[in-house]
Amino acid sequence: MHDFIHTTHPQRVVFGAGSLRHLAREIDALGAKRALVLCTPEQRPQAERVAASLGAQAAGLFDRAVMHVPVETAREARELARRLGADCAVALGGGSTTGLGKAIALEAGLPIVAVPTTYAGSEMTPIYGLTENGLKKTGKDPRVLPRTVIYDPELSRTLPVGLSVTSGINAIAHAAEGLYAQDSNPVMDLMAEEGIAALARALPAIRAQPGDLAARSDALYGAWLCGSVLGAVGMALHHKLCHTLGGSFNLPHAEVHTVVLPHALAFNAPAAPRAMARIARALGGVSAPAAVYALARGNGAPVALKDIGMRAADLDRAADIAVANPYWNPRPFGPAERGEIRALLQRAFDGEPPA
Ligand SMILES: NC(=O)C1=CN([C@@H]2O[C@H](COP(=O)(O)OP(=O)(O)OC[C@H]3O[C@@H](n4cnc5c(N)ncnc54)[C@H](O)[C@@H]3O)[C@@H](O)[C@H]2O)C=CC1
Ligand SMILES: O=C(O)/C=C\C(=O)CC(=O)O
Repeated sequence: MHDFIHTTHPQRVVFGAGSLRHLAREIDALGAKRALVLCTPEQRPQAERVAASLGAQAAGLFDRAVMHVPVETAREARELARRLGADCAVALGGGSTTGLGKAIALEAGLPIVAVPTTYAGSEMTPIYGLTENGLKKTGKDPRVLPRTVIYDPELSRTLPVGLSVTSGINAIAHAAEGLYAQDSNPVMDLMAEEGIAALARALPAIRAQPGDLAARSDALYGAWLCGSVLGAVGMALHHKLCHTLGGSFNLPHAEVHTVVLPHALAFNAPAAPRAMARIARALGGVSAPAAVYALARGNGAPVALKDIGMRAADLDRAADIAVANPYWNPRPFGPAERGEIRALLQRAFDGEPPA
């Protein structure tokens, strides 16, 4: 019997190869006149082309987006937007750049047009993250939700294969946890399963041919679906572990999601059999944890925390942090389960198949 509450976010999504050409029209549609274009240092050339294409609609460019949005960077970008008289921000890039746009929106109220170039999904969520004095805080606020999202698969063709695979599995993680979320609902479940299936098809095709536009389009479509799930329902053990490892030990975001997901699913499998069956079906496998592990391994992604910068000496502290303030999870984890969480982290550290 169905029994749920679903809130739809007010957002406009423009999807299609070449859809970046609609950027000026979309800025106009927001009633904005001057956009500050945001990017990482690495994506500056791409962002310069975008700013040039906007002509007088571009107020300027800020190219210092970095992972986890340091408050100082957010402050500088906000100040530049004010000085330049910008009345909207265009975030061209992955979750780091979208996150910077969100930090500007949170304080200055500038509407964001997000142009995602990875599969992280931040553009579809009202979730923001900010780092101050080495401590990352996350929160939810409807003001940070990008007003318009332009998904142009042409732009993701330059995303290196390694990051394409791990970022795609970051997206799969949102959908997988969405399927066993406490506040899940039938529509989000459909989107989650479809999103996982699209990414499972696309990632091997991208690995074989990084410039394959149809595969890039499929992956971005999957990212949109999985990001929508992340924005609508609560996340659980897997995201808690990744926030701990990324936030406190500075491990790279997409890689950490890729390594941890099979193990978090194995921990939750006994408590969420229906979700596991849907994840496995979407991945074309029999067991959800094993199918995620095979997807990562088979496409050259890391499967061990020790290979992405984790130190063995920090595993105990990571387990302590993860269980101290747990998220809701279908199989509860807290101080009483500390030993099992520590064992899970050890397997992930060593790169063993999920238990
Ligand atoms: N608030 C939310 O809902 C979410 C937030 N995030 C946050 O996003 C951050 C991670 O975002 P990611 O997208 O994984 O990485 P990212 O945005 O840091 O990008 C990783 C690297 O790839 C480069 N890159 C991105 N797209 C490219 C392309 N098409 N071609 C060539 N290079 C490209 C970037 O310039 C950067 O150097 C984390 O801080 C995470 O916490 C992630 C998911 C959801
Ligand atoms: O872990 C994720 O992929 C999802 C959410 C976040 O990263 C939130 C944030 O820390 O910005």
